[in-house]
Amino acid sequence: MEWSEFHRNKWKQATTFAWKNFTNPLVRRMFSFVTVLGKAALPKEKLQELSELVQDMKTTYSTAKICKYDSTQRRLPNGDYDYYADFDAEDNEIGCVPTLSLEPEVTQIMARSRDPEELRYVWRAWREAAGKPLRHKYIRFVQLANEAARLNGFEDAGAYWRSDYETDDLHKELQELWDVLRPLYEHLHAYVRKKLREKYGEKVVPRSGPIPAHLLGNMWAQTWTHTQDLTIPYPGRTSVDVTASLLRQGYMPLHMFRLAEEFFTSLGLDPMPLGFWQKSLIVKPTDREVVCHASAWDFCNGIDYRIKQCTRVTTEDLITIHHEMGHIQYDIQYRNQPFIFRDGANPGFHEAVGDVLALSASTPHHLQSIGLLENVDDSYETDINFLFTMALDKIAFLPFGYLVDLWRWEVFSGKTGELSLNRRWWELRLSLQGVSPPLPRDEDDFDPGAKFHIPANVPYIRYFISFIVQFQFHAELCKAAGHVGPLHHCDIYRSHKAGTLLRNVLSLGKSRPWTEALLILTSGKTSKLDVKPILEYFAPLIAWLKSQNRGEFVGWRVSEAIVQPVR
Ligand SMILES: CC(=O)N[C@@H](CC(=O)O)C(=O)NC[C@H](CC1(C(=O)N[C@@H](Cc2ccc(O)cc2)C(=O)O)CCCC1)C(=O)O
Ligand SMILES: [Zn+2]
Repeated sequence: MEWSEFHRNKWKQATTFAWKNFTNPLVRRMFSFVTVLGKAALPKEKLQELSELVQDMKTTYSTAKICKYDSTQRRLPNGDYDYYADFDAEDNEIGCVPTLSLEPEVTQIMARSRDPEELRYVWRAWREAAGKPLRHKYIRFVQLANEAARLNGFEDAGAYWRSDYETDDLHKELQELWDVLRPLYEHLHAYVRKKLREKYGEKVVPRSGPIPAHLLGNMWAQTWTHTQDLTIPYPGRTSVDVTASLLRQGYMPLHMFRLAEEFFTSLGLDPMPLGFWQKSLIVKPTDREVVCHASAWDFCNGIDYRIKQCTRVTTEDLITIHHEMGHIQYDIQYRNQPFIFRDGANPGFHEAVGDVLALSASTPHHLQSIGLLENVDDSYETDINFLFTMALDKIAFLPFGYLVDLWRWEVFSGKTGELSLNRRWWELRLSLQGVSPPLPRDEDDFDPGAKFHIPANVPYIRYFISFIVQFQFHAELCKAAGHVGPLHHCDIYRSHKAGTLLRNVLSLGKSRPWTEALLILTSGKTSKLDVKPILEYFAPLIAWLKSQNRGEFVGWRVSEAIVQPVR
């Protein structure tokens, strides 16, 4: 019998019970989950079509390649970049063989190149190869995803996704959080824009307009850590980029994984099981194409857990290893729960676990204690440098983490129709993130499709929530560890008290609403998402940025964009 047939029969059985009147809260909670069948509620042939569509889009994305940039071919007589040279009428690159993959080649160019023309070319070529081809498939996908959601009693796929958070108005709650955090983002944005303008000039980077998206060191401008050579407040002082140390000390990916594991066990949490080390894939294979986007896998048998990551020996990948291992640790902590409760209290919690430990592991003193940094001084400048690099990751990300699903929820609800998919994407990118495209975009383009989570159909609001809640976790674990002093100096390494508190929350899985898990985490203080800890963590940097930005235009005028997005 088809898995979905089996599922459907079980589902029908469960829905015959008047489970909403059951007195036992746990049993009622179990039924509330098991009666949601998800996409298996679709008729067989539509389920087949939906699965094939997502697989096709993931394959297109994961195998997309672009050509090397060659500056000689793309000039107008006046020397300006010729947007439209070298791409044929279907926007395929001409006169070259596409050989560069997103990881690691294209990611490295976006991180390292300081040539705006090369960056613009690579930014565009990636979207031609990975985004544009998905547009029609995505439109059909939305129809099927909405049909499946309606068969489960939701008005559309966005409502189905938001139901994971068990709250009436998730969007409103998140908007309130963003309204409080937005000024902090605008100050970071203003300072980074000034430093980029000093490097590239006013013709490339506007004084009071949005920042062109190709100059921020990342294909989606979602984290800005790779601009730090241009933006670090006090150059020459201690920087927490330990890539050079890792390479000099002969670190290989396996050592980096062992290092992360040791942080977890130092808290009294579980080591990775034997099978993890035998079955994980931690370096990009040379004999076949794999989906290099890092991922953590729970095989639901209490012993088989794996990470797939095309690991490079860099600081960024060391952080990612902590992130992925955080998923595995959570999977392990709730493995004794009934199957239906083996999930994060909400998806944002699952994304936060690894990042919480990385907040401690990234501190200059921790890196020095494990030999990856030396002569760390306690000067004000080093403190600001450290907070600034953390902000390039954690603060820069907030509007992007918010807008991806704002866009998707509107597409699912029909508020954004299929004739304005790209225009709406750029409206959100301009208004929330203050970034603009390096060349005009139109409705033939499909720029959201050039971001993994859209073709892969992985929800994204979980990351916005994680970046807030991980600082709540950090604050409470630091208190449990007996930390005194500024929150950004805290390192919970080796604290079994912190580890026990974390385990008490993680072992619940999804057996209790996440609001109750927060009450346990905060010893009864709060059951809501709270931006106070992230604001406390970055307080010294906020003061510093405000003093630096005196005289700067803080925020951005969309009208001042170097390139107006829709031609
Ligand atoms: C079977 C399965 O799918 N498992 C899930 C996990 C689970 O549900 O158990 C899973 O492995 N998802 C993959 C995804 C990978 C990454 C990602 O996509 N990150 C976001 C956002 C972000 C950005 C900066 C940052 O510091 C943290 C996050 C992006 O890169 O845009 C890439 C590197 C980091 C995390 C992940 O681990 O979340
Ligand atoms: Zn994750």
